[in-house]
Amino acid sequence: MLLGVIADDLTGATDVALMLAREGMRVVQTVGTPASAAALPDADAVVVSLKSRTNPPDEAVAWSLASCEALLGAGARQILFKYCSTFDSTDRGNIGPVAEALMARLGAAYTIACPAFPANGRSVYQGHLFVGSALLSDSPMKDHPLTPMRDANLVRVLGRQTRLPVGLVPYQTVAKGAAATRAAFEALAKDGAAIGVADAVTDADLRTLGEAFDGAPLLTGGSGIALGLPENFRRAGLLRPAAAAAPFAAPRGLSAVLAGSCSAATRGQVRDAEERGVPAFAIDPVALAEGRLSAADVLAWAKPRLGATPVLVYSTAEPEAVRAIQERFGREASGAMVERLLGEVARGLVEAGVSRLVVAGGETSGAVVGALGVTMLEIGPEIDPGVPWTLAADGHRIALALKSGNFGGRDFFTRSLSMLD
Ligand SMILES: Nc1ncnc2c1ncn2[C@@H]1O[C@H](COP(=O)(O)OP(=O)(O)OP(=O)(O)O)[C@@H](O)[C@H]1O
Ligand SMILES: O=C(O)[C@@H](O)C(=O)CO
Repeated sequence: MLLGVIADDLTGATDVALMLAREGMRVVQTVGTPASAAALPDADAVVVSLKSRTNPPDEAVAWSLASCEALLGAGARQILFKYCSTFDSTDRGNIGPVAEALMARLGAAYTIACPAFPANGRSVYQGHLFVGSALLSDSPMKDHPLTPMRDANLVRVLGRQTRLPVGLVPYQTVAKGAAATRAAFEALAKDGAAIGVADAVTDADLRTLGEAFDGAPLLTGGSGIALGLPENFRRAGLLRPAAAAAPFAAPRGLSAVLAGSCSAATRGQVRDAEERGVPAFAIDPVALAEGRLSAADVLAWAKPRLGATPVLVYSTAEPEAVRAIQERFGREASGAMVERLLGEVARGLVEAGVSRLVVAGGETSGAVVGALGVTMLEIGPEIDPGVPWTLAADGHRIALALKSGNFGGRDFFTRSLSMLD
């Protein structure tokens, strides 16, 4: 293995796995903290997907360190900590604490923090994160149910999460190329700043950053920061030419869509599927909390409708509705309650013959994949930037499209499924 990746959520893991596969690496994604190095498959890159983004920082650190140990044990020469392109985190973490712990374990004098992902509209300029043309703090991320992002200045945001000094490697330096960029990180480290937030606006900038970190023990960032890494290994003669990809063979069977993301893109995708006549069930979190709604009720609605078209089950709601639920039942408790339900519904649907499943939302995907007991994924064709089809690679007969909340075109649900026909 050349590269070991630790991702803080499942759809983020799939996103970075797709990035590496597109750049010519043989990639396998595993689910959960690996028991040991022996539990990891043979590949150029292994992406370990955790569900650690919103957990208590101690837990996120422990899982990330255990994953790092397994990846190093399996031969990884470099570690990438992958988090969200919108830097989803709270003042407690978990980006800062995990980066800090991995730096200590790997003896890294400095590392990079860069969530830029231009193909999905995320860019970093003068340390400020933009979503499209809006600052992060003016984007729909300000209303995220679990990690509302209300400050776009990443030096400041990260500074609140770590005891390590945080500096900036600005665009003007990155534009000068990999050598100047590496020198800027070294200079920052000499001045005491251990983590450098790096500007990147285009894929070319990300490739420069990747080259600047050739041979470095640790990088942190969104999937974009992985763009230039395969080339480092290729240049060193370490990357075998990729074999022609086998055709993606999704198992025949019924299809369904489960949406637990309340992000702006998912809200549009739910509306689009409804407008196209996809039978849809809206979960009422109040009924769920009061015991008037269970997975059995949802399955009783869904099973007779499974057939030529998919069914859609969603808890997706507008920000005001989400806020009202959270005020009543608590932010974490409402999230956990909805995730548990969608996990149970997924299990019931698969038992009823669903073998093609689209899931919207990182936490939701973690809950669904956990409930299904899927432990390993093979990366298939790209549906939209950052979202591939995947196949369970552990004996389960299921194809999964695990979509980050804010990714994908408006017709994502129906288009992704029709790609398989
Ligand atoms: N109607 C609702 N009211 C309150 N919470 C909800 C509701 N619907 C979903 N949730 C919770 O909101 C959270 C959404 O997080 P999730 O990671 O699945 O989506 P996302 O953040 O949009 O996607 P990503 O992490 O990929 O960007 C989950 O914990 C989910 O259970
Ligand atoms: O980086 C992103 O935006 C996604 O891969 C993600 O992590 C969303 O949960």
